[in-house]
Amino acid sequence: MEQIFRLLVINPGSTSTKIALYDNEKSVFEETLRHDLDELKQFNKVIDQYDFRKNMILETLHNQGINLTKLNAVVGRGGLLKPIPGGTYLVNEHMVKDLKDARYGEHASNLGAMIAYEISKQLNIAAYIVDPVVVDELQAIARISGMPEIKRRSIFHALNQKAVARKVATELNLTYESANFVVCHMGGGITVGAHHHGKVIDVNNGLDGEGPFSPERTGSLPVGDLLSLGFSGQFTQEELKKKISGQGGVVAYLGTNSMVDVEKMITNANEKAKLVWDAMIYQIAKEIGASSAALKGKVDAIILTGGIAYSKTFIDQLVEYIAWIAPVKILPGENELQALAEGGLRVLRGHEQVKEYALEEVYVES
Ligand SMILES: Nc1ncnc2c1ncn2[C@@H]1O[C@H](COP(=O)(O)OP(=O)(O)O)[C@@H](O)[C@H]1O
Ligand SMILES: CCCC(=O)OP(=O)(O)O
Repeated sequence: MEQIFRLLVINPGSTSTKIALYDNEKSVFEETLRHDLDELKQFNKVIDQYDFRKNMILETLHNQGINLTKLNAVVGRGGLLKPIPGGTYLVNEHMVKDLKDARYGEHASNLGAMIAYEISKQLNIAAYIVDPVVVDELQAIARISGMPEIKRRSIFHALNQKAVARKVATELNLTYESANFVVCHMGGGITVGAHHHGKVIDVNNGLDGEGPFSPERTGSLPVGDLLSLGFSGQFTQEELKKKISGQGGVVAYLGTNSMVDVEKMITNANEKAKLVWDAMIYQIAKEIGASSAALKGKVDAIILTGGIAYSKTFIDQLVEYIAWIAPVKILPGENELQALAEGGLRVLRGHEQVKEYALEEVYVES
């Protein structure tokens, strides 16, 4: 008889915490806990949200009568770690330390591994992360920023981008490893990846001011003006960072990070909302064009995914700009919970070797 592995899956995003319970590949319970701006405003740093999000998860599971002692593993979404290859990683003290210290930056996904680790320790089982946001497969030329002191970094929705790309490859009778895709994930952050033969050879850094603006991030900015603002004395570095990631983009213009709300504002003839909506679509289209060029125009499909892809109006407008490049596939939402569960299962079944995370060595230049 087939062994049933029961997994708790935890996916903290910038605007939500998604949780699920899996019996092997089957989701037996799923819940999206949405966090609006006011709710998160009380927390200065992402790490400060730890207890708030963990308690919400435990309370939800408790209310559902879910018995945690039956779990075989907990799988969390991986956050900002050192750049690493894709795969399933065991959560260990080194990883938790890097996340706790926010050594590589702050993002809600940092909490995935940490919460998974705490729950798993109490149950004496393993915690894993799968394809964290720092999966790095950039080609050498994509790392060059134009300023030797600054290297471009790969920070994106790796988990969902790879999951949807594999799905579309199968649908097109291709393999992920032989196909070329432009994948555009539109969530709290927006990332557009150039997938070449199974590797994401270029992608905008979804956290640090690259690419299109998003519900809560500025994306690329005119750098001279940003410098002037930085030295104007109006903002501390911390405040400016928040204006770029967390309080930038749509929320800065319209006071909401919800594109559902923005769509309602437009229905109510709000002209500013319409301008911001149109501008966001325009910037995304330009980024898709750039990724298509990175693939030398050889694009098997453009894949639009993430929460915003649920909006037909948004998608119809975006497709008008990009339909000439390649066939467009719409996969609204994300497959992240399923992808996390599958990554955990591959390891539990011994189909994949679990990877160990080690602290980055510190090189001292002589
Ligand atoms: N039906 C919809 N129409 C338009 N926007 C939507 C819809 N559903 C979700 N969104 C928007 O998608 C964004 C969140 O996407 P999601 O992928 O869930 O985010 P994250 O994982 O980054 O927290 C929010 O701006 C939300 O308002
Ligand atoms: C850090 C890149 C991934 C990302 O932006 O996730 P969210 O959209 O969930 O914030």
